[in-house]
Amino acid sequence: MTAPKLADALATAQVVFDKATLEAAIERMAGEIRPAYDDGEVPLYITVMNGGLPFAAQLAFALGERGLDLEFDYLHATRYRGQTSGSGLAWLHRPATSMQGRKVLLADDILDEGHTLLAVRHWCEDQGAAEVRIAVLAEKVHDRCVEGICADHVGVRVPDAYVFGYGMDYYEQGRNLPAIYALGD
Ligand SMILES: O=P(O)(O)OC[C@H]1O[C@H](OP(=O)(O)OP(=O)(O)O)[C@H](O)[C@@H]1O
Ligand SMILES: Nc1nc2[nH]cnc2c(=O)[nH]1
Repeated sequence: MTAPKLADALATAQVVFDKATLEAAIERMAGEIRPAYDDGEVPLYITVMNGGLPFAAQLAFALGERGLDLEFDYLHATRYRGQTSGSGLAWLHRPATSMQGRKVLLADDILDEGHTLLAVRHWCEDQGAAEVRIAVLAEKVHDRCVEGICADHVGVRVPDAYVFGYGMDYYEQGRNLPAIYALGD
């Protein structure tokens, strides 16, 4: 099946957050996160691929500017698989670095219904992480979020629509758009 065209989606989509607003939100988040690691321990910084990549990179630089070193690794768990609604979670890659006794900082693009980050957090805890902190660029505002998950650090709150850009895909397109868009009707 051919994917719907990004250009068609952009023709009716709304910009919900522009680049400058998102960059400012990430700087603010770094300022909030930095004090959590004042003890000198280097956190294990886990990017949740694919969508988390641009946000995680920018947040990492903002934390580096504030004097925080990070050890990088990544995981890929996907529930949407290039579609606009989620199904069962598939693990495509698990981090190679041991989490035993480590402070883990997860960076992802969006917390929507929460299934992905709930499963990821449980997995990190099962691996022996001493602490798991979650940073997301966007949190979607609705009442369908699963119990027992919330982000410790949130950049922006997005409306209850399918959003794309800034890491988030529209049928695997548009991840490198430097703004967050909401799909039109
Ligand atoms: O809160 P949830 O409803 O579980 O959705 C959030 C997850 O969905 C997206 O990943 P996706 O499955 O699209 O994988 P991708 O990052 O590879 O696009 C996003 O990156 C989050 O990880
Ligand atoms: N691209 C994208 N991925 C998601 N994963 C969960 N919700 C969303 C969303 O609104 N957009």
